[in-house]
Amino acid sequence: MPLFVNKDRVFAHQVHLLEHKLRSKEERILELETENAILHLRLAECIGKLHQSRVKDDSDLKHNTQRISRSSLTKLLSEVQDLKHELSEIFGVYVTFATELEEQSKILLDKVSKSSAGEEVQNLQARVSALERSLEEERKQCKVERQRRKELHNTLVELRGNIRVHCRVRPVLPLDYLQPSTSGSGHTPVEEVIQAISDDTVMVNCSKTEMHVQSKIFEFERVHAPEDSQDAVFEEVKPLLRSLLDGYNVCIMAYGQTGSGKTHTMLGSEPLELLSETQQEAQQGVVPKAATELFQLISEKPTESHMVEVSVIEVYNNEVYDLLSQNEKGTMGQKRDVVTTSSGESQVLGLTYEPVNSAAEVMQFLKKGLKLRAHCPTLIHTDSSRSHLIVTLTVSSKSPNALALARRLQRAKKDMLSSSRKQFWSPQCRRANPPDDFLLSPTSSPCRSPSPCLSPSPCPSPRPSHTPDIFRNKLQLVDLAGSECVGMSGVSGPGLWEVSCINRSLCALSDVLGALAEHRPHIPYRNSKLTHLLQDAIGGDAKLLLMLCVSPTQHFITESLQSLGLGSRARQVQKSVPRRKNNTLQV
Ligand SMILES: Nc1ncnc2c1ncn2[C@@H]1O[C@H](COP(=O)(O)OP(=O)(O)OP(=O)(O)O)[C@@H](O)[C@H]1O
Repeated sequence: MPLFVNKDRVFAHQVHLLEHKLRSKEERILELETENAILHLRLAECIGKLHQSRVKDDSDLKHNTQRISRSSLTKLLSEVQDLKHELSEIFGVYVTFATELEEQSKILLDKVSKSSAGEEVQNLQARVSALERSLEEERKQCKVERQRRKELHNTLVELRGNIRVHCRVRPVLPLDYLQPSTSGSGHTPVEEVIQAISDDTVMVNCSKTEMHVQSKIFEFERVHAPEDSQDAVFEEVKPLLRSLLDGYNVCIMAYGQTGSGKTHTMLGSEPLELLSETQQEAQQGVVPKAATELFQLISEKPTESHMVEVSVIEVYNNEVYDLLSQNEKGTMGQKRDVVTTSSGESQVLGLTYEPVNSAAEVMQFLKKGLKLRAHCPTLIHTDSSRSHLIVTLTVSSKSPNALALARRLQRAKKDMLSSSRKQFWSPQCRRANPPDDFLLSPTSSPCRSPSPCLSPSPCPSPRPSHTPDIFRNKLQLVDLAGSECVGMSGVSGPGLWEVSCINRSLCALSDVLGALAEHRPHIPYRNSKLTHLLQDAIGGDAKLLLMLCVSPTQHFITESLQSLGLGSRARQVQKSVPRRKNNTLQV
């Protein structure tokens, strides 16, 4: 029992305590709630205040910004206004200034044109026009003087017995793009290094050679540029044709490296058949043009006063061949010998001389002869000539007295010669028996042929260059074979002998020119058939024109320099002064 009482007491105590605690907690909660309510009130009061202050700040800011912008805008506007104002002021000044300037310049111009200065200007203008006119006249005069200087130079050349040297630079051609390079692979790039810089000067750019000079200049009597036509080249040669009829021996010789344009210059280029007649004429070389000119000049002389014969020779492998001859079996192109006559002239024994009456006939015989000329394709030139070609037009002329005497003799001998006359102009007798009206005195001399002659003619005695009242002058037109370097032309086998003969004969020509230029006592004409054959032309009293042909490209520069050097040496030669053969000729 007491346990229960204690328990109740403890329990009641605890309840009491808990009730106490609860009351104190409830009081605390009440307290806190009151505090919370007060805080809420305060917060609401603060939020209200904050809101009020924010609204106020925003409107203040807005107001301020607007105020600032407005003021700066106003400022800017006023500045713009100021600037506009200044600008309009400046523009006004400018307009006034421009108007004033215009007015002033008008006034000045008026003044100038009316004043003496204007007269001076007019005078000056007149003087300028006068000077221009006189300059034009000076130019014309200069041209005339140049022409005169050229003529005087030619006369001097003639008086001193100089060899005339012309040079023709050929254009760059498709064949230049096919030249194999020295390294052996591919083709050499085409570079033009030789230029005709005036009508008498040629310049070689040597910068890529081992020479110490940058460029070399060569001067000749005439230099033809690549664009010069065949006609232009012939124009410069033409005066020599008149010399021929005036009684001089004339030789025109084309020299140059293989493929440099010698045959093109002397004969013209094939195929001419494809061209019109006028184009063909324009493309013709010196030989056909010279033949045409010769017959034109003869047509201006008394009829039957001149007779022309043509012969065609080639020097191949140092042997002379008569390309118009024919033996009993009909074989064309007989070998011939060259001799020196008692008068010191060189002659080909038994050479065929075909009489011709027109340029067309000359060309017919030439074509016949050319069929036999040696040609061979090489790496440099697909149609390379392997021989020297010499076309000779022999002009025989008579004085009117000789003509009359010949006619009387003709009548007297008529009966005696009636049987043999038929043979006079047969091919076999042509060489030994010229027409009877040309035989006024004994002309034959004993045969001096050093070796048996292969000609079918009865006596291959040398032809006299003239008999009393009959004069023979020769026009020799020479297309030399081209010098070549075997390595470049790619020639092998039998062709090597040809190249060797060509090069040796050209060396012999160079030696002869050198000996003549240095006035050596012995001139080695006999070192080759070519120089022996052309002895009269090179060293004798003939008028000789050397036509140098050169390729313009770097690939052939060594050969071109060699040709130009030979031309320069030839110009130094002072051979005997050209002599007229027919001083007494009156026709
Ligand atoms: N001035 C030129 N204008 C146009 N073509 C040219 C000229 N010169 C040369 N030719 C052409 O160049 C080529 C070689 O010329 P050509 O046959 O005359 O050379 P070449 O010197 O006679 O050679 P080779 O000594 O080997 O016979 C030809 O096809 C020719 O037609």
